[in-house]
Amino acid sequence: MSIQVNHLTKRYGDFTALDDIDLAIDDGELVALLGPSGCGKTTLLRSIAGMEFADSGNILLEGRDMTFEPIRHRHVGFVFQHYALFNHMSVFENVAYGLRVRPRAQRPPEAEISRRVHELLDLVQLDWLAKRFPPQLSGGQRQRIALARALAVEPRYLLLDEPFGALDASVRKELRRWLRRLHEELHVTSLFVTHDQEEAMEVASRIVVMNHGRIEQVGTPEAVYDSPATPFVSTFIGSVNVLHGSLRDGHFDTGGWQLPIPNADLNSRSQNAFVRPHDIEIVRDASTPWPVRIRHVQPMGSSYHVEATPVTDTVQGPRVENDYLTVELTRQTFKTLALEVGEVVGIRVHHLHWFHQETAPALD
Ligand SMILES: Nc1ncnc2c1ncn2[C@@H]1O[C@H](COP(=O)(O)OP(=O)(O)OP(=O)(O)O)[C@@H](O)[C@H]1O
Repeated sequence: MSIQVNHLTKRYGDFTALDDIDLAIDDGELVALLGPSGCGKTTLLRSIAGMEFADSGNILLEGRDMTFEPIRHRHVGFVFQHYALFNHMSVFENVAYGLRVRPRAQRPPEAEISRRVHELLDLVQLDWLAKRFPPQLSGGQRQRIALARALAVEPRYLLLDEPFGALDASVRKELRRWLRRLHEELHVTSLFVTHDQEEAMEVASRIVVMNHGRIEQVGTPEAVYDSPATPFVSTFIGSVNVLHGSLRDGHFDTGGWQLPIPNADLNSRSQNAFVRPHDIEIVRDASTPWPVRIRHVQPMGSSYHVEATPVTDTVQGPRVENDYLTVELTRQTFKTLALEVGEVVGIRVHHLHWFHQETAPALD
């Protein structure tokens, strides 16, 4: 069941929460809405659900214009960050709720309700908790019940607003994998809001990156990471080093350092280049064109993060944001290099990307 959003704009007074949003989601996709706090993710989700109404633009569900249809006509299941289970009802009754409140003519018989609730509780692997009450469950269990409850009415669209936001890190990780597997089984078109890029990368088949009420990029996790469309996406998804300088004769020139850029035949005005920490190699050769001094080493478990300050005899020196580069090394490489804080080594930059200043929005 597809979702199509066309030119959707939503204002609160003179504040624009959604600014001309265009988005198409295919039948059976699992898509993440990702962005910083206040960028409009929840407003977009609630607009699709029919809990908010936009000022202009329209929303098509399965090709039908539903822009002004109430929530009950949209066949959506909704899961909120804060469980929203009924504490005075058992788990069984919570899941059965959506079926019981249907008009009499559409309400399944009791035996059918019971069968369906147990099937859903099996699906979320919590049938053994059917008789308990929500306060007797862990946060992770409550969210799985909330999901079973949303699925009970067989929604065509599943909308999840930070479903794991209130849970601790290890439970979140487990539930992410679980949500992905569940989706592989059910294929309900699903849209979930998160401000956690790792969560979006791990769960979603496509990510919608939002900022200031606008969509900055829509793409697979790989595409938004490897080919960010804007400076904002570069810095928001994964970590990145920002270098200030300009493109000149196939090089990126940043105050004394000329970093080669393959296939760059453009000369351009002053701008930024972005380098991922794992796209920098450290070599034990301080005579490379780009010497750096190791200033801090942070063990991260499977990798090491090394902070290195450019060493230069030019007046200005390389213009690196924060005055240091972060380099990510595998544990093995770090051990082989045996780096010491304070020593001078060389770097090689294997990949960088940049944006034409004329078209790229400013960095926040
Ligand atoms: N009812 C409202 N009245 C006025 N402003 C609102 C209202 N609802 C949302 N906003 C504003 O619209 C902007 C977008 O809100 P929204 O909840 O969609 O952001 P979000 O990206 O989901 O943020 P978060 O991750 O913090 O939940 C925010 O600046 C918010 O303050």
